[in-house]
Amino acid sequence: MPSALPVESIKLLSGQHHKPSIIRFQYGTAGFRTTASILDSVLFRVGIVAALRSKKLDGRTIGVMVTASHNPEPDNGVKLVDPRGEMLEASWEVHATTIANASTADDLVDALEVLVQTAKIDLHAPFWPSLVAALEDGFKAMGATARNAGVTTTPILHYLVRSINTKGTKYSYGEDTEAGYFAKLSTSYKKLVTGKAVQPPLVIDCANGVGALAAKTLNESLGNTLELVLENASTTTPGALNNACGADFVKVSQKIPPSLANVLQPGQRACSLDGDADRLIYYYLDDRGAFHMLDGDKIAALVAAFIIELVKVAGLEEKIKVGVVQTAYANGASTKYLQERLPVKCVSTGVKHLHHAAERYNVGVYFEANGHGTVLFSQPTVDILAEYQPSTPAQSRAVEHLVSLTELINQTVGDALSDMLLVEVVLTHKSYRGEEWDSLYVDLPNRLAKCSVPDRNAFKTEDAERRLVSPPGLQARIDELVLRYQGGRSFVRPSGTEDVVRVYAEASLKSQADELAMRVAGLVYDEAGGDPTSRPKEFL
Ligand SMILES: CC(=O)N[C@H]1[C@@H](OP(=O)(O)O)O[C@H](CO)[C@@H](O)[C@@H]1O
Ligand SMILES: [Mg+2]
Repeated sequence: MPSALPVESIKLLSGQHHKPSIIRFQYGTAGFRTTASILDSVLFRVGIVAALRSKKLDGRTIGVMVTASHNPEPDNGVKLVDPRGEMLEASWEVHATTIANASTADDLVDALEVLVQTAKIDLHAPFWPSLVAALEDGFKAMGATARNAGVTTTPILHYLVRSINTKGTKYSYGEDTEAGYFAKLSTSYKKLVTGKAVQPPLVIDCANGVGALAAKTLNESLGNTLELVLENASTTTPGALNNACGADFVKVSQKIPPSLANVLQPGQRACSLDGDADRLIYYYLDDRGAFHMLDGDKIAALVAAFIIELVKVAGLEEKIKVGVVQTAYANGASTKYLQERLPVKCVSTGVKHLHHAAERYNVGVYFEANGHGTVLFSQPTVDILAEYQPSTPAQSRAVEHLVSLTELINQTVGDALSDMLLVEVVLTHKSYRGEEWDSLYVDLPNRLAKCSVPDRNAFKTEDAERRLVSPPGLQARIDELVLRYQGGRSFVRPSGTEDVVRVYAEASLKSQADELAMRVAGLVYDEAGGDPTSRPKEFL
């Protein structure tokens, strides 16, 4: 196919966005992610890739999100959103990586030509307006138009992309505006809690991120059906984003953000969003002030049990099967609890893996332990619900609730605010406080650690990342260590987003989980050739 790439404008604008010579970029789980100051050339090129992706897909809208997510403010990233609001297709991650690493304007054009040829892109395909903010030059080079979604949350961007692409079809996802998003969430929430006692106010730690703006609008849309108390809601204070607050801080440090210490009453439930509001962690302090975390695993357990119950009451248990997808980081106690009730699948880390596995169920519940997840209802399931003729008032109510859940839940991607309303619905229906929810099962004590090694790519895994196949012999030594600890489990995998190897350990006692994690981390460090002079002191 003859290329119709606008070579001249690409070369000209590429000259204004030079690639730093020694850096190698990689499109991974979180898109391109690194220090903001070296991302300029990547954003330009992502603009071009997004334009080509849109061309490839007959001009459908592609989303581009620029966000620090759960990371410190200078640590930025850019990711692409496919037309149904999903993550970028895997084969294109490879193209994006090659294109980001082309060293000169000529190499860039060559890499783009390769993509155009291999992906058989018809460069004369029309464009729909696309949602890109900081990527204007990339678009300009391709002659594409853009719609700027403004400062918004990652899940709202995913919602908008899907809504634009389904507009006017029978699969219309919703009105393609932020107002449409809030109306969809609040209307379905109100339907689901009608006639139930209103929950006491919920404290939200907004991580000083964009979720604060969305939570404020949501609070207004919810009226008196739920009161949200916004904390860490400053989006303009330099350095405040995810700093000693937010979902990642709570999950990793296993304590409340210090800023909530004088806010949270004993027994009161609270939750933390991450910087772009796609992760959610709940927690509460008990009467003695002890911290209790309700993470992604607890959310999955709560939600899956509720949906199964509704399906049963509706009389649809033969037709609608519910399954759960987790990763190796799911707490062993949650896996046990869930496996006793429904099918559970373990997949590799990264939401795209969970999302795809969840699509195989009629209703697929997926959550990473860190609080990113959602629930997917397959199209045949939605059709069954729409056509079902209930024979009792109880059945009819249960079906209505299930239909409202399909509206409440953002099915494009994990959405902290949508998930939060989902949790609130279940707590309202069950009359649960944090304490009753927490008691579904008792978490095994655990510890997550990082280990810097000279080459994390030397670490290769199998069995959904639960076992190492390389470096050779290391897994056997980890197994030996694990055997010495009661209830012990540990695994090691290279991070997809940071230049580290992650170590996870669980055991019956917290001190044992810590010790096991530190022993495995020490073993990994030494085996991988870590510098003995900078060996972290806590490693055993
Ligand atoms: C242990 C952990 O939380 N890992 C996170 C982290 O991935 P790593 O590949 O572990 O760096 O970032 C991913 C993107 O946000 C998220 O999907 C994943 O769960
Ligand atoms: Mg995030």
